[in-house]
Amino acid sequence: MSTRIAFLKGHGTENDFVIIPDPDNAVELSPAAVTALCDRRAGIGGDGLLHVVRSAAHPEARHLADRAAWFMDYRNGDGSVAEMCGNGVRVFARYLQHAGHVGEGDLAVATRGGVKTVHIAKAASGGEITVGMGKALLPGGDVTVSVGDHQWPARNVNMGNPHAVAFVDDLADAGNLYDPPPFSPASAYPDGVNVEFVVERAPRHVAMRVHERGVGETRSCGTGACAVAVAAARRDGADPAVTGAPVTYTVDLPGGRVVITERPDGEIEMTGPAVILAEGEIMSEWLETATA
Ligand SMILES: N[C@@H](CCC[C@H](N)C(=O)O)C(=O)O
Repeated sequence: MSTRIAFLKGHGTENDFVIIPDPDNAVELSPAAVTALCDRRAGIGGDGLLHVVRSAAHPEARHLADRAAWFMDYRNGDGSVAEMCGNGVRVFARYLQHAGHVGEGDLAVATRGGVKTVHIAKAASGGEITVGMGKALLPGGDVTVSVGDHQWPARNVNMGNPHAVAFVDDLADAGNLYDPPPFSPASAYPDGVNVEFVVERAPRHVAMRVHERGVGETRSCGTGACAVAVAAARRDGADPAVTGAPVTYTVDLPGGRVVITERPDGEIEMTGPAVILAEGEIMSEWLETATA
C-alpha cells in the first residue's frame, strides 16, 4: 500500500540533512533507506539524516527522556550511525522550533553522545543557535594523516565522535578529498575518523576543510570545528583550565562560519546558523524500490 512519509530539508553552514519527523519512532530507517534518501541524484540528497523521535519512544534514548524530550537519531549519508553531529543539533533544534514543539530560548536534545543543551536566540538578534557541546577528550598519542605525498602530524580530539586535526600550510594541500585520508597508526581510530585540515587566518581565527567519516568532504562539520578550536588553542598555548579564562575561536568552513568558546571547566559552546528550507512527502513505494 502506498503511504507518504513526511520529510524536511535543512542545513547548518551548508552541512545538509534530510529530516524525518517521527515522534513515535514508527518509520523503519534501515541503512539502505538512509543511503537512498541522502543520494543527491536519485534521492532527496544530504550529508546525513536527522530522525526526529521522542526520547521516550526510542530504545537508545528512553533513559534520557526525563532530561530531554527529543532524541536526535543521527545517521551519516552512507547509512552508518554516529555519536554526535554538531551542525545536526542546530538544524534539529530549528526543526523543533519550525514545527512549534519549542520556542526561542533553551531546550535539551538527547543524542548518542549524551544530552546537549541548546539555546535558540531571538529572531530579532539573528536567531543563531548555541549548543553546549560538552568537553573535548584529548587522548594523546602520535597520529599522522596523509594525502598523496603530503603527511602531517595530527591532534587526536574526541568530541563524542573521533577527529584528527592537522595544521597545514594551504587548504589546497588536502587535494580533492574524494577518499578518506589514510592515517597511522591504524589502531588510532578503530571505528574510522573525521579528518580536519586547518590553516591560520588571524589570531584566534582559523579556516578548515573536513573529510567526514561516513560521508566524504562536506561543506562544514560542527564537531570538527570544535575539535579544531581545541587543537588550535593548545597549539597556541591557550588552555582555559590553566589560565582560568575562556578562549574563543572563529572557524571558517567552506559553507560558513561558526564560533567556538571553550570555558575553564572544559565545556565547549558552538554558535552558528541553522536553516529549514523545504518540506514534502516521500512516496513509500519509491523507498521500497530504492532499498530492494
Ligand atoms: N557533520 C557532523 C558530524 C557527523 C558525524 C560524523 N560524520 C561522524 O561519523 O563522526 C557535525 O556537524 O558535527
